[in-house]
Amino acid sequence: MHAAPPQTPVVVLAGFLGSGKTTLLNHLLHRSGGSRIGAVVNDFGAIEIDAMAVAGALGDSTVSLGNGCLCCAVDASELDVYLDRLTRPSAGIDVVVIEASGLAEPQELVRMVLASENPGVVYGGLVVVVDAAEFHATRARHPEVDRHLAIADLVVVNKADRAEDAEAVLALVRTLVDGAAVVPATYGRVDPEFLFDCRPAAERRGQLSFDDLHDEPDEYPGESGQGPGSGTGHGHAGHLHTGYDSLSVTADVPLNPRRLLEFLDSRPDGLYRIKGYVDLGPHDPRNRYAVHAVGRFLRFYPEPWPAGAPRLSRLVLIGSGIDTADLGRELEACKDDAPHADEHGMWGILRYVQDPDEDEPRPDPGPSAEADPYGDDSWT
Ligand SMILES: Nc1nc2c(ncn2[C@@H]2O[C@H](COP(=O)(O)OP(=O)(O)OP(=O)(O)O)[C@@H](O)[C@H]2O)c(=O)[nH]1
Repeated sequence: MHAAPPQTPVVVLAGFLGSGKTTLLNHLLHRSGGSRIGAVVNDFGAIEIDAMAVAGALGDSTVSLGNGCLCCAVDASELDVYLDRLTRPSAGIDVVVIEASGLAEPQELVRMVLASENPGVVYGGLVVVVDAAEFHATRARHPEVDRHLAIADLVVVNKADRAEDAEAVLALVRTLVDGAAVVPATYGRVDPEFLFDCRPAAERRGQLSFDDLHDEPDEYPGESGQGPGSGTGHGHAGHLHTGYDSLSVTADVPLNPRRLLEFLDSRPDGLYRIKGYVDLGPHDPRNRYAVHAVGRFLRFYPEPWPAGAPRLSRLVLIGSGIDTADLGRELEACKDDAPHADEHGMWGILRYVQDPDEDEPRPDPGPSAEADPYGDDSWT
């Protein structure tokens, strides 16, 4: 079994013209702590300004696509060139954000990222920004907004300050998404942790670090506070609270792969990210399995246990409106100290393991289409 290559999440940021994508991207650039963000923006109409604004914050990490609407003007191989450049280890970039033109069809971009042949690229989710103040009018003019919301992994309901009925818009958006986390925001201020691992510069590109989540220095004076996430017992000073909850779990008893997959397959709406690694005990004593879930996208990456590492499972779950106590209980029920592996117990898990020599995950022996939630041709 090959060790997982270091992978850089690639997030697609979409939303209608003026909804606040660039504002959100700039916010992320300034709030990402020691993490470096590589941005792909495209020049279309006012976008040159965007490119300059983003470039100013990024230095040389920005790649500007100068030929208009990203989804129709850029083919996958061209996007791959940019992704290769931004994800090579020497670039030192922790997350790539592709800001789609306000006119782009986001599912095409998502498909391009999922189809990337670069083993250093991992899909980081589709984030759709909506303008809460204009939501009803935008929907009336562009009914396709419903389609975009239906495939989003995270929806940022922006301009909450301008909307008269922000709560009603939030409630409506929640009826239009399919399992996505929905968070309100003003000036795109969402917690960057929602989108990627924020890590101190010295630890960039290292192993997933759970402690990073909770040990960040308070870099946001005046914006700290105890939000719903504090219900897990961790201090969250420094995070921007937009109603997210998180749960960290450590288990010294192996997890049963079937039960774990049942848990993951039925994960609740709003559970946006899961990261960490699990010990599957006798089902694969040599490897631990890194887990990466964003929205409905799920992958496992087997990697040999580091010499001397304690056999532990460690998971962090992040979402909006999730019941952390309930999730903790469900994960607890996945523990299994049976000494022997059950036959075919790993089948479900292996569906979500990407063979390093193949572009796509292994063929799905079961009925679930979860491995590629965007494979649904009804969007084309
Ligand atoms: N009042 C208010 N204005 C906002 C908010 N977020 C963004 N804006 C403003 O809305 C305008 C559009 O924001 P952008 O971030 O450029 O929007 P965009 O989605 O990148 O726009 P395009 O690139 O044209 O698609 C700017 O003038 C922002 O300052 C917000 O939460 N509240």
